[in-house]
Amino acid sequence: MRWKRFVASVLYALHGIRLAVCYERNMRIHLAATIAVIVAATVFRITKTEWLVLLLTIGAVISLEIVNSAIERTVDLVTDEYRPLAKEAKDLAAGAVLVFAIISVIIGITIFSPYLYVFFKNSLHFHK
Ligand SMILES: Nc1ncnc2c1ncn2[C@@H]1O[C@H](COP(=O)(O)OP(=O)(O)OP(=O)(O)O)[C@@H](O)[C@H]1O
Repeated sequence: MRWKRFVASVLYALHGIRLAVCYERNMRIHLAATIAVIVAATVFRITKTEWLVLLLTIGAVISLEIVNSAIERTVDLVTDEYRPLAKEAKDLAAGAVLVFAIISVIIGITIFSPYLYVFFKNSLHFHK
């Protein structure tokens, strides 16, 4: 049945997410950063557009990290010896994650810096 195949593929995908969360150190770093960013966004009451940009960024980083893990496993499946092409494949995949991680830091700074500015300005006034 078609819906049973659909449910099964969703379960396989959820298993993939669980694998990444349980076994990938970088994924846990991304998740910690995600929680911190969501808390900050809630506290600062960022706008709807800012939320959308933030969610898109979080989704892209986490998805890229999962694809990176899939590439690492595929390479390890092909060879456990030192191979220049294996190195290139893994380094390229890691490079893709790094590019978007840097972009996401820039997006985070752009969104939060005005709120942080107002927060620190107000707390300085408060202490005067
Ligand atoms: N079979 C291989 N042949 C050549 N170089 C490899 C091979 N496997 C790994 N490497 C090199 O070692 C680096 C680290 O590989 P590894 O498989 O440990 O992934 P990783 O980057 O540590 O991933 P993570 O940090 O997510 O655990 C790769 O980026 C690559 O440069």
